[in-house]
Amino acid sequence: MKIDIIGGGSLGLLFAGKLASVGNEVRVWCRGQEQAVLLNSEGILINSNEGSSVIELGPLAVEAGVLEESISKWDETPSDWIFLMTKQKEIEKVVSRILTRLDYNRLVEIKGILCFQNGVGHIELLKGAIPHCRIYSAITTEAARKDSHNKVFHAGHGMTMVGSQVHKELEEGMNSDIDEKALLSELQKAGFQCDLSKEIVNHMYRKLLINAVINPLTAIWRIQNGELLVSSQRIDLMRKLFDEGIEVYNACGIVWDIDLWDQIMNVCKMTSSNTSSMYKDVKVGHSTEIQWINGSIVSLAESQGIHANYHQMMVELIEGMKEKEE
Ligand SMILES: NC(=O)C1=CN([C@@H]2O[C@H](COP(=O)(O)OP(=O)(O)OC[C@H]3O[C@@H](n4cnc5c(N)ncnc54)[C@H](OP(=O)(O)O)[C@@H]3O)[C@@H](O)[C@H]2O)C=CC1
Ligand SMILES: CC(C)(CO)C(=O)C(=O)O
Repeated sequence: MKIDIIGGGSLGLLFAGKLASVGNEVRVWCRGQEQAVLLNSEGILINSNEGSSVIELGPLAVEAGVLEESISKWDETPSDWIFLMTKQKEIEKVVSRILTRLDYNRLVEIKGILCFQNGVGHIELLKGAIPHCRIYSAITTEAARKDSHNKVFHAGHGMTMVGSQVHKELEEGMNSDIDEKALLSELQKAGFQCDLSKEIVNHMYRKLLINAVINPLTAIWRIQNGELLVSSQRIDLMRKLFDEGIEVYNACGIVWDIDLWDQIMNVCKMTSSNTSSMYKDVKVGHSTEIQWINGSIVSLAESQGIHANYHQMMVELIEGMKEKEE
């Protein structure tokens, strides 16, 4: 299977390396030339901990290039699947500068574009810009950390749910079951636990609230996920964010699991020694995905004429941590 991965970051390198290790033809499209050269010459190395020993997988051969130079190459040799693996902030640029400039007839013919982003907003953007393409969400709890241009640490095994996000009318004309199952089989061969879901939107909102409760607080208090549970003050604020989120979901008619609060507590326990992605971004001075996480809950609330003051406060506190305006 031919797979294009846009964004050679933590998740991009992990999926690229693992999928290449089971015989897929993987191309990684990077931002910088330096990373592309290194990936072409040295491949990808994946480290993970199994008990007390460190397992090293690789070097895993992939083809790599600079995204801005990908258009003519892609039009000559399109892939079966495109995995979109940049952060939310880059999606608009990737869509306007790359995806909308690829040969559209070929793009609608490919099996699909898989979006791995946390938060919401990107799917609507893609649907608007490339309306006839098969767009999928991949909601994953895999944990990866990029250590260098070609080294990635697989910090935790998780589950990846894949589901179609195309408009209902389009879906009827698309016979995509075989393609989806083939992709799932490659992901499973590569060692990823995954499944197809007809309710991917519910998974998306489930993960959204998990991230909206955990991520900003870990970044503001500069703590690991498990440390959220050490005091009743911390849990009380998490609960306020949760309850307000649920109020918004109810107002919008968004379906949520009755045990979602327990799931959030469990994520903190299962990932207790993890640094959340938002805390990681804050630590290294990168911009965060707060606008697409808590900011989305604020926008959903506004769409119903209600307020999500706690989530708004999280947005303001995290945005205020930036040392300079972008
Ligand atoms: N990491 C994880 O464990 C998980 C991540 N996610 C989600 O997956 C998404 C990606 O996260 P993650 O992999 O951690 O992020 P990273 O920041 O590690 O990776 C993003 C990559 O995209 C690259 N990139 C940015 N702009 C461009 C561009 N214009 N052209 C080509 N490449 C570009 C970056 O390049 P450069 O290095 O040059 O900046 C970087 O390598 C996020 O939305 C995150 O929420 C979801 C679950 C788990
Ligand atoms: C689930 C959680 C909070 C795990 O760290 C995550 O997805 C993130 O850090 O973005």
